[in-house]
Amino acid sequence: MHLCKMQLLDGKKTAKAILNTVKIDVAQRAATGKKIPHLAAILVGTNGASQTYVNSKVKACNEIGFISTLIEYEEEVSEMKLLDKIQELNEDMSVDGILVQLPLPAHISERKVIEAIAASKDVDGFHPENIGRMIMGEAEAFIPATPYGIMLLLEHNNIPTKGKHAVVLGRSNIVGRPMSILLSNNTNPGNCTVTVCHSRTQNLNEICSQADIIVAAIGQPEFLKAEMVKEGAVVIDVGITRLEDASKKSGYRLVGDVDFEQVAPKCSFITPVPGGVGPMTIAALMKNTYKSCVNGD
Ligand SMILES: NC(=O)C1=CN([C@@H]2O[C@H](COP(=O)(O)OP(=O)(O)OC[C@H]3O[C@@H](n4cnc5c(N)ncnc54)[C@H](OP(=O)(O)O)[C@@H]3O)[C@@H](O)[C@H]2O)C=CC1
Ligand SMILES: Nc1nc(=O)c2c([nH]1)NC[C@@H]1CN(c3ccc(C(=O)N[C@@H](CCC(=O)O)C(=O)O)cc3)C=[N+]21
Repeated sequence: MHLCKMQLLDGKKTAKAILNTVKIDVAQRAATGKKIPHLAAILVGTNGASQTYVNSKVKACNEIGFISTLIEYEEEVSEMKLLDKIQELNEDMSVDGILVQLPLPAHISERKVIEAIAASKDVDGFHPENIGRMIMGEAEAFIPATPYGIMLLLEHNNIPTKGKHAVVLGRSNIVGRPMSILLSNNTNPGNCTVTVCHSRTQNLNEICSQADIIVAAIGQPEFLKAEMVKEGAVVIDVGITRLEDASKKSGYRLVGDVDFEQVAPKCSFITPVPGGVGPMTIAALMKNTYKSCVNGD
């Protein structure tokens, strides 16, 4: 049997290249006296992973010359207080993008919070208006950062997608579902024939093994095994689970939804965890914030 040469899809490197072009555009705007993009991020509580992600977003802002505001609340903050803050940021002309880090504590309605954000500042692309525009393929839509980042990764690495069978594992509103829509759109990347799988899917192994492209976004560490993957497939690993590991300084290691060691030798392309989809998510968020700023010119 012919074993293909596996290539790593380096999200860290691709994200850097994308952020660099945004940085140049921002400097250009600054030099011509135009407004500089401003992202406001809201973090509720002290969830370790959420703190890490929000910090990386703020760091990315600083690196490319965006203004960032981080607003932190204790776990017990009332829904009303959060909604009032969002209203204030909606009305603040200096703010281009508003992001509320999910998940939120159980006493706060994620739906109410997402719908309170002005669609024109919803750089996460979670507002129903943006989801609707994305489904209709409208260019004005803010596309959710993780699936958008994956599309950018495919584009920048010239991965052929037209006519391919893509299998998306997971149907969440923030990853799986928008991913399946984008891959099926009449765009490049896109034009895939898409199968969406979830926890009730039957014959999942068989469906996966027919895929040219697999996007795994289920949050089950090392779920995708070698026998589920066709020789030469493209595998995108979205999953991030923190597993305790006393040998690490941080006390944990990050594990994706793909059994990388087993699966990688069969792939034409595969993303690592970390250094794959995560950095692309941040790059996509920065692109959305830049776009929102330009929309205000
Ligand atoms: N790298 C990045 O930038 C990001 C990474 N993530 C990571 O991606 C993963 C998924 O995130 P998210 O979409 O928010 O997760 P959710 O928990 O919201 O959704 C998980 C989805 O996977 C499905 N699922 C769960 N178990 C199985 C299974 N055994 N077989 C088939 N389907 C299954 C669920 O099915 P059902 O609908 O039936 O319950 C659901 O649709 C997580 O590990 C998360 O940390 C998330 C966002 C960004
Ligand atoms: N409103 C909202 N918007 C989001 O975009 C959002 C969210 N809520 N909630 C949680 C998920 C998760 N997410 C990640 C972002 C970056 C990395 C990332 O940079 N990961 C690094 C490793 C980071 C680490 O060390 O943990 C990597 O994969 O290389 C991961 C995950 C955004 N999300």
